[in-house]
Amino acid sequence: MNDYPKFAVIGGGSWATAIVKMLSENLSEIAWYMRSENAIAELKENFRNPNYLSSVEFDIDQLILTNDINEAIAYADYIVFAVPSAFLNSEMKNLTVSLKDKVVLSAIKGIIPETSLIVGEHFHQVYDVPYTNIGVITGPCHAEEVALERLSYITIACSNEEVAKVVKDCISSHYIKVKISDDIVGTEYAAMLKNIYAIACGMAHGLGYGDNFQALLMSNAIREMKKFIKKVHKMKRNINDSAYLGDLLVTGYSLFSRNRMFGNMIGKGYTVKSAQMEMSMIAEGYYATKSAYELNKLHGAKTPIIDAVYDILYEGKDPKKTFKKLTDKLD
Ligand SMILES: NC(=O)C1=CN([C@@H]2O[C@H](COP(=O)(O)OP(=O)(O)OC[C@H]3O[C@@H](n4cnc5c(N)ncnc54)[C@H](O)[C@@H]3O)[C@@H](O)[C@H]2O)C=CC1
Ligand SMILES: O=C(CO)COP(=O)(O)O
Repeated sequence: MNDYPKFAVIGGGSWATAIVKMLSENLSEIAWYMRSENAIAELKENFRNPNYLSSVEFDIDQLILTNDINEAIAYADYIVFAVPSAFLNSEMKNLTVSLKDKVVLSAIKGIIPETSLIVGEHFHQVYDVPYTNIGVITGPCHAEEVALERLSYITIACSNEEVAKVVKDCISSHYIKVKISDDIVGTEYAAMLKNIYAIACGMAHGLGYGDNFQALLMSNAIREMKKFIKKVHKMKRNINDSAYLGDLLVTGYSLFSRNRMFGNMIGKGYTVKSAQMEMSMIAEGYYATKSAYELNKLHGAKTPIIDAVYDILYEGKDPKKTFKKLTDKLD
């Protein structure tokens, strides 16, 4: 596929690795930036990312591997950011290349903790990227299942349909189907919020609540998500689409979910610190909980689930008692 634009993927974790795999089904060359020189050396030698999704074997001739973010960004027209939101600023501190004329695609399901901006807004405000050049890669899709080539549906949200179509062509394959959406803001908020609800699901499981309660929690979560997103960005959207409800369900139910895993540990009695230390991966919902809670002070949506998770994670409240109170607020 030589006519396709040049892509760079920024990040060395599970999702970045999965996205490079998806792109490598169609493109002959992809630039891949990751922090770790060690991981790059191992990739060159063993054709696998040693730290994440190491079952995936890459054709090294397709990859331009670099730990210089400027080299990756200067090479590409389309840049996919797939680092956890909490580390985006530190990863960008060495950036000297302009992003203004690039297409910036956020595969990050989070919110920038320092500013409480969703990632698209962040790139627009801080790096002057026009909204027509910003896209979101989202939908119910765990990196681990991409590695196994299990059929997955991804949504590309972008105000520029031409850009969305290009991305669609570059990542579609026998195991990846792609939908296009114009709800660039709503899909980003949904991806951030569902992580908080998945933490709540994990907590409920860890506390001993069963499948019946989990279904009730999910049902309340999607209604809560709908109210929250309507406050921040009102437009016609179907909250049952896979980028909203689908992503909430996979994250709340899947054993691959980092957020659910994190919540489960808290429900079982781990402290926040010890649960974080136990995981080699990042639960975005931890950061999202604080930002969503603060943001909602401005918007005033009724969000009992977010409030309960906030109380447990940031106010040191007892999970058992907090969930007991929450059960009286759900229906
Ligand atoms: N893993 C998945 O299935 C999916 C993840 N995402 C999103 O992709 C983004 C990246 O998450 P994952 O790849 O899952 O992460 P991960 O949990 O697999 O890996 C952690 C990543 O954080 C980096 N990291 C850790 N400490 C750091 C530090 N101090 N400074 C800079 N980087 C540091 C690691 O190098 C690694 O790249 C998140 O926003 C996540 O919500 C979105 C869809 C699916
Ligand atoms: O967004 C995801 C699946 O769609 C990944 O969720 P976790 O970060 O909880 O694993």
